[in-house]
Amino acid sequence: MRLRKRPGAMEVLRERPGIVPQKPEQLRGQWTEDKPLHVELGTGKGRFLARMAEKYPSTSFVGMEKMESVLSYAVEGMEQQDNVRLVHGNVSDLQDYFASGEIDRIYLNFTDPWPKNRHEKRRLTFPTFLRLYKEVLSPRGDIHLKTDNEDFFTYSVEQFSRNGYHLNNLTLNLHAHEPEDNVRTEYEQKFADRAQRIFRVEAYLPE
Ligand SMILES: C[S@@+](CC[C@H](N)C(=O)[O-])C[C@H]1O[C@@H](n2cnc3c(N)ncnc32)[C@H](O)[C@@H]1O
Repeated sequence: MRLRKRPGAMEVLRERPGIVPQKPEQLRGQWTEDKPLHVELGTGKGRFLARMAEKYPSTSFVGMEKMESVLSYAVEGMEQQDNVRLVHGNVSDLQDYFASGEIDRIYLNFTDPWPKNRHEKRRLTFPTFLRLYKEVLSPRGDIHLKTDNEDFFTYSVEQFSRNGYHLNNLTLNLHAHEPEDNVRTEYEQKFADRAQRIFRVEAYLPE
């Protein structure tokens, strides 16, 4: 997401500690007492997370985003709800914020495809990330991935398979028969408006 640095973004984050905890590392292992924990990595402006939190009040949602300017827009578009929070952080530091087995579901929605081979390590389905996810996912946890980028999709499916994940509900055109419970992200809506295909898959670790 290309976005100019937004003056005052950090202040926007600081003004809403109920949504953006000031010391998220201190919540490691304690994000929720009894609700399932679902985390969106690279949450962007937070449309998906806000709608999911509203739709599923019995699930606790956390969105992680590395760019404070982007996150400040997410904060502004979010109502104070006790089941949604945002973390200003990098996915590579995931274990600083989440304990082993703490996350029940990871959402990877339209994460940057990094098409150049020399940038492969930055893709959020590169093996080092898939190993990180194994650490923080609960035994029945899974990853739901959506993208508009066919090459990134093929790459991700391959990496999931090579790294011990099993696949479920793979579709090459999500919007052809869009499930009623599909919640569109900001990017997904943009691509849908241009009639672009959306790819989706679920990945989980066998018990
Ligand atoms: C293309 S946008 C998609 C946003 C949103 N998920 C959607 O579907 O509308 C990807 C977002 O992921 C964030 N991102 C990319 N790599 C990240 C990382 N390593 N850690 C945290 N956020 C990251 C970017 O800053 C950007 O806001």
